[in-house]
Amino acid sequence: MVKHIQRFEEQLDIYLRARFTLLILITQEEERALQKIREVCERTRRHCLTWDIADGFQRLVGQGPLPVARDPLTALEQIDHTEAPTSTLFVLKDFHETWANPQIKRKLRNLAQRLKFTKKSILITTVTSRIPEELRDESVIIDFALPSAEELEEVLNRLTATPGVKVNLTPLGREKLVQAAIGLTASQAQRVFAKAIVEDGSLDDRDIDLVTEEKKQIIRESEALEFYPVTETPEDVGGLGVLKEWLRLREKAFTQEARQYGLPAPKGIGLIGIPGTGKSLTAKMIGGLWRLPLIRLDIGALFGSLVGESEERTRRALRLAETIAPCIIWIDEVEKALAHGGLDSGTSTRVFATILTWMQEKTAPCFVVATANDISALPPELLRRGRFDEIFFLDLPTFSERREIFAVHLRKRNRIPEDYDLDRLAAASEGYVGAEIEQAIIDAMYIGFNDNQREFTTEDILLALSRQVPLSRSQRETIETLRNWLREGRAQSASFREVTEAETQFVPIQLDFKKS
Ligand SMILES: Nc1ncnc2c1ncn2[C@@H]1O[C@H](COP(=O)(O)OP(=O)(O)OP(=O)(O)O)[C@@H](O)[C@H]1O
Repeated sequence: MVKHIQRFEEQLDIYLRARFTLLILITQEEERALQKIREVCERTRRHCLTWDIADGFQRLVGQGPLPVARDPLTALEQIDHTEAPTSTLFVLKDFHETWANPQIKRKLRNLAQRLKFTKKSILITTVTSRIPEELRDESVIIDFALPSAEELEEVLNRLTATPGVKVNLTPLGREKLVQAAIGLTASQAQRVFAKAIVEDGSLDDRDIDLVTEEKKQIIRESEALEFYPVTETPEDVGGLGVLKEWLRLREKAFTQEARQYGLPAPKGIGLIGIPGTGKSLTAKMIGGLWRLPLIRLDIGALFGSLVGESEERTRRALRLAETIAPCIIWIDEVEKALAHGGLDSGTSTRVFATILTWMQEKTAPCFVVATANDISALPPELLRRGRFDEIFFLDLPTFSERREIFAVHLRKRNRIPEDYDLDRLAAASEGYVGAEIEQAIIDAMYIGFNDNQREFTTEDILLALSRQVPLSRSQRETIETLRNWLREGRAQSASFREVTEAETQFVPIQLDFKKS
């Protein structure tokens, strides 16, 4: 069982009082964790001994003789045999290095059982959540939360109290600087603050941007997260009128004014649809429209090969992304989480569950955009009302949408759309998605370019279209399944629909014109 905790100190005390004998603490911050453990033990009058492979047993809290053990098995035997009239916590550092050994694993399991009848407990600190399955049942796994704003403020206070450090921060600047550092470990925060001081000899309000930049750098280093430049605007997207209107209505949703008005921050949207209809483009456009940073979560990169590693990466990546809030978190191809090739379905299910839990529990104002192509792989839990504000379906573009998409891509290539016969192009491209329309324009440009670099024409685009087999033809069945799914009313159409006579050769659909 994995517990997210608010106050580590209270949780630790509760577990120890409830006689949990084997606790596993996942943390990158051993020093800070030990400091908290010491505080808890001192306050609750427990003894505490630490052990590591280099120094053997050391005393953290209390008095008395020290057992001697250099190797891990002897250390466990010593814990087993040491008399402990007072409650004693043994903290084993980096024990994950050794628990692959079957003898040690077995001994730990035996001890977890046996210590229940004593006043002794074991806490293992580890940087990874790769925990052997056999130990998962016997232990409580605790995720050591990153420092809170108050703890980061203490880091900042300690640093600014150092003689010789010039500080020129307004109270608001100080608060913002601490906020900007949320998501960093205590030592990362200390490094970033120190760097800000070293750069110009003092710490002032201008350093807030520097801290934010440093944090972005740390996020960039996380394999599964990627910052996207937000250059796309609604003008770069043809059609999808309903979706655009929905987004425009919420353009100011993340502002202070909206909070004061009493509006809740929007949670997110699901974008489901045919490949190439602009789901990714929409995610980028939201960033541009709302002027918020866009972070893409690559589900494929979350999967590690070892038990527990994937969930840990997922949790870490989402928590890190959240610290940039307000922001947009784009979970691309969310179905990949469940259908991760070659992996045991248990891992995929747990990764997916981690994402769902996070979506449910997140309190930071970050807007989730989840995109998916394959509805057959999506579990109903994801689509349950309440998870998203709305789920949009991106269908094959209508006549007027295709017209708009041609205009967008001609304009993008510095051509005047009115120079082309957009009606003919839209009529000829029925069943083509945005990506295919864009491709036809590129192909037409090649035709013109190779013919003495003459300007490409409507005829060239028509020729390029006729040479392409659109997905709606080559994968007719899959696409019809998707469209039927829409008919069942599970999602809202992203477009203002107009069902032309010609279009009815695809599955005719009864559409709901409801706008939010
Ligand atoms: N509605 C649209 N308006 C303008 N361009 C579009 C539109 N739809 C798609 N395109 C063009 O096609 C490209 C690919 O589309 P995009 O990646 O957004 O589709 P997608 O639905 O996310 O596809 P996939 O599911 O395959 O990732 C876009 O970068 C854009 O140039």
